[in-house]
Amino acid sequence: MTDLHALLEPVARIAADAADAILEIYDRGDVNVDRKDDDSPITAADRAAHELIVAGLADLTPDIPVFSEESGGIDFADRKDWRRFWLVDPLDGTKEFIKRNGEFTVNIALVEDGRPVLGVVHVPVTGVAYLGGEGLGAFKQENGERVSIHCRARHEPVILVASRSHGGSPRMDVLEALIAQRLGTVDKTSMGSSLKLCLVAEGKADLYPRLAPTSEWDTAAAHAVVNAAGGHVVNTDFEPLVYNKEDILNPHFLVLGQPVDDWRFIHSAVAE
Ligand SMILES: Nc1ncnc2c1ncn2[C@@H]1O[C@H](COP(=O)(O)O)[C@@H](OP(=O)(O)O)[C@H]1O
Ligand SMILES: [Mg+2]
Repeated sequence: MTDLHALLEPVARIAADAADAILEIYDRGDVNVDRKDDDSPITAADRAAHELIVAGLADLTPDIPVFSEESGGIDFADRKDWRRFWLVDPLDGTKEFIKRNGEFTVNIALVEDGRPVLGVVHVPVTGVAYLGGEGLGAFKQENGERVSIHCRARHEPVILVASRSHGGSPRMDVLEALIAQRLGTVDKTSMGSSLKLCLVAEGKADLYPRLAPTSEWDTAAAHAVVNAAGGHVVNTDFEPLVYNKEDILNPHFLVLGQPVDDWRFIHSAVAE
């Protein structure tokens, strides 16, 4: 069994080092943007963070493979038998990085048997980090202080969090109306990157419906934090998201701050 407790601090350190490298580039105003094969943006900051994280994890756990968004893709044939691996998004929210609104994150997850069992999400601009793991609990670190975080019990208004840059759709309006009808007032907030999942983990939002594409590395680390905080990340059939699929894209998903059964009533609005 992996000693998750022993890994948490060194992984948090690696994420913080990558965040420092990103900030150095951010503060220089160096946002030369290249385009990847899929036309998504990549900057020197993505690349610098990727290099640091891959080197740090290889040093920490030489036997555990690393799959990063910036690894350039790894064939399913080469990774399908991995029981454990690090799944990394060195800079999630590249669009927010380019827009300079601070809502971007460094994401490192350990996946075991398809489940994210440990995660660190670090926010370079604020220095805040969200950490969590199976059997460890979930924590927010801010100004050198670490506190336990938990999803909140539901109360009015219901707080819905949505992407700042992707995913607005008529279906979201239907979903919102359904929730309002059943549960009362709905407040909406927008946020870039994996921070949306962290808002649910720390009890500042109840639901993050993602009815638009993401990849496994966008969610794995924050998914581990949400689980450790008592929440759930499920597909639109209310089953947990799984990792290391042949198709690295996630299905549409829901991040729930309360028991899965409390949210089944939204099925008709979110089903694909
Ligand atoms: N068409 C698409 N296919 C796959 N992933 C997409 C996508 N459009 C957006 N994303 C993912 O959504 C992430 C940003 O989400 P959000 O808008 O909620 O902040 C991006 O992360 P990166 O910034 O790491 O590329 C990207 O991975
Ligand atoms: Mg991403």
